[in-house]
Amino acid sequence: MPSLEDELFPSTPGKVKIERAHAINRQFHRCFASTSTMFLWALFLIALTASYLSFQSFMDTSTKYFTASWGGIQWEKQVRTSAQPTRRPDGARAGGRMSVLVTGAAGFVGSHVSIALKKRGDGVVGLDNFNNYYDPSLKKARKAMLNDHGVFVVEGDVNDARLLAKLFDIVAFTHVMHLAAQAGVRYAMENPSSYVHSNVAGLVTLMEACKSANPQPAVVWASSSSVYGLNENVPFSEDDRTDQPASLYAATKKAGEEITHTYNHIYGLSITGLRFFTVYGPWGRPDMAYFSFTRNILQGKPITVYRGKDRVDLARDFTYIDDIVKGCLGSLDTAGKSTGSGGKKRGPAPYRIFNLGNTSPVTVPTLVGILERYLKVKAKKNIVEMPGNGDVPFTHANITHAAQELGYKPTTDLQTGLKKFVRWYLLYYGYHHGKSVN
Ligand SMILES: O=C(O)[C@H]1O[C@H](OP(=O)(O)OP(=O)(O)OC[C@H]2O[C@@H](n3ccc(=O)[nH]c3=O)[C@H](O)[C@@H]2O)[C@H](O)[C@@H](O)[C@@H]1O
Repeated sequence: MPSLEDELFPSTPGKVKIERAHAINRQFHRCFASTSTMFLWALFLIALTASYLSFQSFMDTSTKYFTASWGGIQWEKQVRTSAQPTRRPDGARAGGRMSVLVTGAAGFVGSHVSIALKKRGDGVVGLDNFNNYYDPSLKKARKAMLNDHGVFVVEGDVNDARLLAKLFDIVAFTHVMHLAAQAGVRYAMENPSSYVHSNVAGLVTLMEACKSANPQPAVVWASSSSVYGLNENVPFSEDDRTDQPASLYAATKKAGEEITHTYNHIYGLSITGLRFFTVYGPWGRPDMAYFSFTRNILQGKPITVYRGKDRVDLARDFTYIDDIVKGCLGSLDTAGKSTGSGGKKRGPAPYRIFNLGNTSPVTVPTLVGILERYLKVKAKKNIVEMPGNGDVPFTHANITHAAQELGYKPTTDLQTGLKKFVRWYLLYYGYHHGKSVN
């Protein structure tokens, strides 16, 4: 029996080498066996994960395909029919017949412009993403109204290049009225990326689609009075500085003016930018002051009235929707053709910018006074100093250029316009809308 010593110090050193070699060999095999098992398991797991992921993506794609709100023979037929001008040739105006793609068609300005175009016989296809920046049910109600007027609204986003290409494939749009945007001056502090997404990225995607379309459409789009920012020349003229925006919203609209300029310069797109001045009226935007004041006054809730430095009242060149619609139609009628084809410029194309305002600013407290009179309710006012939220103290449009070139002539003062708005509001929501009834 080998002693402990023998075991530790064997007399034949070679023997131990062999034995050790065998042991190492066995261990190696065991180890190799377990590594290869592990390897096989790992392979199996990778394969399992990969097939799960591809199944997931297949499901995603098919779900997208089957639930996509656009596409299909019936859908294409609706687009074509809606785009068809209905005016008889003898009723055609100088500008000829139009097929207009209106983006933001379920929005405030978009719905009014679409209906006005359709009423006079132009073909209109609407596009809207129905986002929830404000109550989407109001947008759905506008869509129903558009439908009643024969305007089909495609549910989709201007960032969807495939959808845009499809639309231009189906219809040779003569014009694009681009009104889809992230609006609102103060909301830009809460959700800055939504402004970049819609007003910059979305605009570029749309411009790409327009420049590639054959024929290229003429583009009229909504810029904003906010581009004047800290400008102090009164009234604001298109020739004034616009490089001092006071909000990110204004900055994205100014960026839009520069972006559209490059598409005009490189690709020959006919571009008209419209600087809207605080547009209001029936079917308006619930986020705007005249609308939210009306709601709060009726509900007995307080309203916040901002005041400028040295207790100076803020003022806006409030512009009634019907006047804005006339300015939009005048812009489409006088747009002039894009000159490019196949993505190449063939000659210079028009690049225009117009103020569309009312030329008579009214202070915010005066606006509140008019609403109180029509609603027959006294407002509970919290007057606070204007916070540094992107607001500007006043706006005032010089509309000489628009008058000369578009025949633009606003005819509705704030009193008249608000009367129409309040009448609509009460019809739509009722006098007791949102009031708690005890
Ligand atoms: O002209 C424009 O380009 C812009 O007009 C409006 O922006 P804004 O003039 O700020 O319109 P409102 O939000 O309705 O505000 C009107 C006035 O009421 C004031 N206000 C607003 C909200 C509030 O709670 N209290 C208040 O005193 C604002 O400071 C402002 O002086 C629109 O919201 C923008 O989308 C548009 O681009």
